[in-house]
Amino acid sequence: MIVRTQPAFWVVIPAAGVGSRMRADRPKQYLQLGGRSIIEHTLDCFLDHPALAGVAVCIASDDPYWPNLRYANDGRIQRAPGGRERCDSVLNGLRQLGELGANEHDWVLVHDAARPNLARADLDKLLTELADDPVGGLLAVPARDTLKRVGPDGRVIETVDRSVIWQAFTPQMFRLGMLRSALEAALEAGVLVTDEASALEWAGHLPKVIEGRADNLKVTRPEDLEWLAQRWSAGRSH
Ligand SMILES: Nc1ccn([C@@H]2O[C@H](COP(=O)(O)OP(=O)(O)OP(=O)(O)O)[C@@H](O)[C@H]2O)c(=O)n1
Ligand SMILES: C[C@](O)(CO)[C@H](O)COP(=O)(O)O
Repeated sequence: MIVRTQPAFWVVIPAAGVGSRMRADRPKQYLQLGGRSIIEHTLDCFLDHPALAGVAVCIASDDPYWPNLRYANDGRIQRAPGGRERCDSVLNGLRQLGELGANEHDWVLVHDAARPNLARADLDKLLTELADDPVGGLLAVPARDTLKRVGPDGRVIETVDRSVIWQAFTPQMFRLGMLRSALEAALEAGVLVTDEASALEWAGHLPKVIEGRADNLKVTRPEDLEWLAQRWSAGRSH
């Protein structure tokens, strides 16, 4: 059996959002889930991985919560400044990794702080399947529902062919230099990318999708946290 080794990797955790769609009393990454904050669960998805080189967490300058977490003093984690948009935060995180000794050819995984339910099997699948890829890629899930294109009047325009539609998740895994250059070029051109793969696509690359679990959900609205809390109350599934 061929055992494919996993490459050493760095992680950037964008965690500088305000969570407006959550309508909570604090940014959603600091809401409690099973007695700890969402961001702590998310960091736990990576911190015990043997191939982890280090983590940059992108934190808003006025964030009063991060300094009170025990991870704020963890030597494996460096704080990076949050930016106006998620892509700005990610770019700051990439630059911070450079401070930690990461080099242009190293793999970087960008993962939303708001995705605490990443399965170790999915993380290992991403690392293994993209280890020798010339571009990199992302965890994604094929569309499972019928999809409609809808007009401004709320009326269906058409049903979209879902056989070629995937939902992009995170982590998204790219070489540090390639990702930073692509993000800088896209932002310079005024292209507001909502994920890392979009920047690589804009630069003319073709990222690869790696199918992952659909429950690697991004906590975005109140019902997302309700669902996860209910799921985890019976003990975390993976
Ligand atoms: N300027 C920003 C905006 C978002 N994020 C992070 O990017 C991830 C995904 O973004 P999203 O789900 O949109 O989070 P928010 O922007 O906080 O949510 P909302 O759009 O509802 O305000 C989150 O972990 C968020 O903290 C970030 O680091 N910097
Ligand atoms: C990166 C992402 O989670 C992939 O689906 C998504 O694009 C984040 O978008 P958001 O609007 O910042 O939540």
